Amino acid sequence: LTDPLDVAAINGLYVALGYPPLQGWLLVGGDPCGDHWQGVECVFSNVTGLKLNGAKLGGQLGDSLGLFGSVIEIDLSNNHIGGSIPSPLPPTVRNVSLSNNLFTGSIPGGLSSLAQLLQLSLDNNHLSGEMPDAFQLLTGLNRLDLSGNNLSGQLCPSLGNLSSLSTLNLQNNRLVGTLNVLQDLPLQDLNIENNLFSGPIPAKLLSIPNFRKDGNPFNTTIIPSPLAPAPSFLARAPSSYEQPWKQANGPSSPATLNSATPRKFLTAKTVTGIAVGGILVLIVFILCLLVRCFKGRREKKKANQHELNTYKIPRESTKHSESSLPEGVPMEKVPKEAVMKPLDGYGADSNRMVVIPKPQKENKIDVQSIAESSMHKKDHVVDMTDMDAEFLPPPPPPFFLAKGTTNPVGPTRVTTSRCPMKSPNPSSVKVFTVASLQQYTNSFSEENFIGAGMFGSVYRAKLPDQKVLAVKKLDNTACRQHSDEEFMDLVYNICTTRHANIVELVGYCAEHGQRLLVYEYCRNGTLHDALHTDDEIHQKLSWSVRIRIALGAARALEYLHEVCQPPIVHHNFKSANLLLDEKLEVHVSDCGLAPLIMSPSMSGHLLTAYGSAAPEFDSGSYTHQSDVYSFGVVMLELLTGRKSYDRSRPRGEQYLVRWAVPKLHDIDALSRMVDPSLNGAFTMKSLSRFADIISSCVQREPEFRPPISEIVQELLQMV
Ligand SMILES: Nc1ncnc2c1ncn2[C@@H]1O[C@H](COP(=O)(O)OP(=O)(O)OP(=O)(O)O)[C@@H](O)[C@H]1O
Repeated sequence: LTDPLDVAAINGLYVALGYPPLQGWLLVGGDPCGDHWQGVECVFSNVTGLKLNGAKLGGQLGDSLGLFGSVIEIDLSNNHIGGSIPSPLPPTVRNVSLSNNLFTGSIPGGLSSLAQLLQLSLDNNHLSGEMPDAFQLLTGLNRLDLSGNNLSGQLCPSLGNLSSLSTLNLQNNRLVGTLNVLQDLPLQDLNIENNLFSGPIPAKLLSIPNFRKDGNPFNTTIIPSPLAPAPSFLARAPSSYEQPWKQANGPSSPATLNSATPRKFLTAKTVTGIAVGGILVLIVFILCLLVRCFKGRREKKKANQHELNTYKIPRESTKHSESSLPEGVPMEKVPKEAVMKPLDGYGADSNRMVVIPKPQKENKIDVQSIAESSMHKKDHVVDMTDMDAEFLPPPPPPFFLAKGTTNPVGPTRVTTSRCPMKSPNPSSVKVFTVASLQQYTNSFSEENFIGAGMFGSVYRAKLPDQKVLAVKKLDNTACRQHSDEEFMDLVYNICTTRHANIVELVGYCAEHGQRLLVYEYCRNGTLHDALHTDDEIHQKLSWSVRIRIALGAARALEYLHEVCQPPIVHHNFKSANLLLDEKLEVHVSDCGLAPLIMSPSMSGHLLTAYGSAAPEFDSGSYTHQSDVYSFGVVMLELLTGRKSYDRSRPRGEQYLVRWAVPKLHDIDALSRMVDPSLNGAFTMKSLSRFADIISSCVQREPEFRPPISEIVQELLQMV
């Protein structure tokens, strides 16, 4: 039988992971070694390895890992595990790989006790903060990978103790300072690309066989020291993305770091060189201005001839009108009348209601106060990077202001008297037992596992009448934070938000400490997957389908923001929360789950919304205008086919908003960044209007963003 301490440790881990479908694994007891639990390696009765690479795990690691007495290898890479990296890890561990997950927080100082550690890979997570000075005893460590995080600060002194280190990957972080501490290490591979390191580079490092150092502001205004003349490659021009960092870092920016260097090293020759260079740059700049003015005038004239007054924003270039699409490119026919199928209004379809026992709850539910309490909960502070900190999108396009005459209550809008919040008989939900859901999901089997998110795992459930539903099994972390009563409040809150474009809550289960939410099932998965991973559905996303999806999503937000009383803020609006049914109609998921998101242990997970979150997220403020920003990001994904944040792209292109927004006002650049899979099948006018909506949504100042009902009106006019 497996060592009881190891069993306790593995049970604890299973709970923290949200008990995903792993063969053999149990929440309590069991014999991991004897029964060959999936991914568990043993020597006799001791667990020595946990190897679950790419096993679709979500949840967190919890705090039981330190209980393992003999674990040598932990490989949990390529999953969706979030939360912080636990400390302590098993003291016996030699190889740890947690790469490509969603870990947040800082690198734990408890690493210092892992004296047997040989390899540590924490790359491609959302780790932040400074490195702990905890490497003193790790003299056996030969590979350390911390790349692709948001680590900041200087290299800690104890890195110098890693006397066996041959591979060090630190690329794609925000580390500053010099590399001096690395110079005596036996490194064979060193990658420090895309950080904020400043020079000079110690000469010894230049002899490392594989040394990659691009994308650091080594040059800036460093003045070569007479003792250590700067190598010639340091004279390269700073790349475009280095400039904002320098400003953002203020006094600690590399330029300032070196400002203490005595001026006497500026020789007369250097001064003359700088002066001549400066004059040349000035001449080139003036020439560019003249050319631009001339070009601008010509294009304005041309634009008038082409009656481009339909474009609501003056573009830098308008030479690509609709007629300028390449010949032979099929144009999608956009009928004058709306292509949307009429929606069934905002209220729930009363025929769709199931016979539903009211959840056992003694108090009468005051829906209004529930919603109010969830809305007024103090906003959390999220540890985000300074995404967009230095980014200022162009000024708002004028059309929302110019539309003063637009009736905010459009033709498809229903009166607030149909708002379900005010319905005398709030919607009901079905109560499921654990046993029935177990039966419908085939014991939450792997073949019914759909995916995992920050609250737990989602499974396909087939009811006896063949109806398919989606069951969201809330994991322990999500449950622990809330009492039974709060959970019931949440259920009521969700079930009273009913709209054709919001995923419907069919029922729930709260039994034996387990909590599950049962939703209608959306056959075509998420918009995120449709755009970025599922080629078959991607091909079906024609331009008009994309406009329809944007409209559906906007209508859902309009309902939450402007129809429900009090208004509801989604808090986690992103393409992964837009589900598509068999007709590719959009259904927004996770509506009403904001109280779960706002619990302290979950706030870090919001980083999964990386690239979709409004800048004010950084300061802990989140309003309906932040939802509008995220909506703009979804529209950008629809337009470009790119992810909101894509680590695999070159650094300047990783944040979609940063990369795309400056291009939205230039018709040439705009038509170049359209999703190539559309094969040009859209009209330039439609594309331009789509771009206008996006730029109004992703403005840095929340108060400049339009109310979502105006966006609905704009999109309605486009379909
Ligand atoms: N009603 C549903 N119908 C079909 N698939 C669903 C449904 N709800 C969720 N899914 C699938 O389950 C996966 C996990 O969903 P979940 O809402 O738990 O997480 P997420 O939205 O991906 O992430 P996060 O929790 O960070 O918002 C989704 O990616 C989606 O593919």
